[in-house]
Amino acid sequence: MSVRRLECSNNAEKVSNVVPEKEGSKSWVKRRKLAVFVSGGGSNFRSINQACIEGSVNGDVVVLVTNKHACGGAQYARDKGIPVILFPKRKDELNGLSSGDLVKVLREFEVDFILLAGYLKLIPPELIQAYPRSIFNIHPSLLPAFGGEGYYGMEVHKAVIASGARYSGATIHFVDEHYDTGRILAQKAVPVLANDTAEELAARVLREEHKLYVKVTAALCEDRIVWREDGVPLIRSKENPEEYY
Ligand SMILES: Nc1nc2c(c(=O)[nH]1)N[C@@H](CN(C=O)c1ccc(C(=O)N[C@@H](CCC(=O)O)C(=O)O)cc1)CN2
Ligand SMILES: NCC(=O)N[C@@H]1O[C@H](COP(=O)([O-])[O-])[C@@H](O)[C@H]1O
Repeated sequence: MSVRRLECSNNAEKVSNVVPEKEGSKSWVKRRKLAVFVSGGGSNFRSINQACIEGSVNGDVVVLVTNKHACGGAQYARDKGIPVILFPKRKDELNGLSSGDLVKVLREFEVDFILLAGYLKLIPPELIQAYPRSIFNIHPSLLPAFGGEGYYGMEVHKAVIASGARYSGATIHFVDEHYDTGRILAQKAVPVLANDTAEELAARVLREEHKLYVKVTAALCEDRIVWREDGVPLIRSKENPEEYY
């Protein structure tokens, strides 16, 4: 089955933020700009930001979006000097952006990709249309199992254990108009042990989430996402460009 490259919505070259691929290299590699959306502690956000700083991801987190201005992820962003935006706007709050204003601000930040990482509100169609095939989410189960409305955080792990499933894991998928129904891009399976508590399973899955999201974000920023002819997105291996996963 043949594959073709993903045509990103934001792949226009911008000279201002390119860096040489290696010393003396003639080819330039544009550093991608990332927006991360969180609602809680933000450990996935922190691991992605750390990978950007260390160079394993060819990108930078340029803005943090949250619906909880005091959450741990927002506090970490402030400590690192990353701008924090409140979305969505709640009726009883003065600040906070509308969907249209959020799109404008993300364009001003020249955001290439949007990464949801523990963000618990529904992304509106306006934002999805503005960033086609450029919004991603990480979910703490092997979708399509244990996904959809009501399946977030510990609720997911409790349901997995109650079901008797022997495996769970992490899924990264494209975001569409509904919760957890977008095209699956990457997964990592994790065993469920006979005497697991939901907290123990959550911790085991979260460790794999951190690794998986960094790996996928690195692929995004190196333009290594391709589409199989049946519409399934794949990641081209960095080590062996003839291999996909
Ligand atoms: N348009 C989309 N928006 C979001 C998606 C998505 O796939 N498409 N993913 C979610 C993240 N998510 C699972 O990965 C998820 C988050 C929240 C819920 C949920 O049931 N939320 C509750 C409200 C929870 C709260 O406010 O505390 C609800 O809507 O009643 C399910 C799945 C992020 N957005
Ligand atoms: N359905 C969405 C959902 O449940 N997302 C989950 O919230 C946690 C956020 O942790 P973090 O804030 O430490 O990254 C993660 O486990 C993520 O998969």
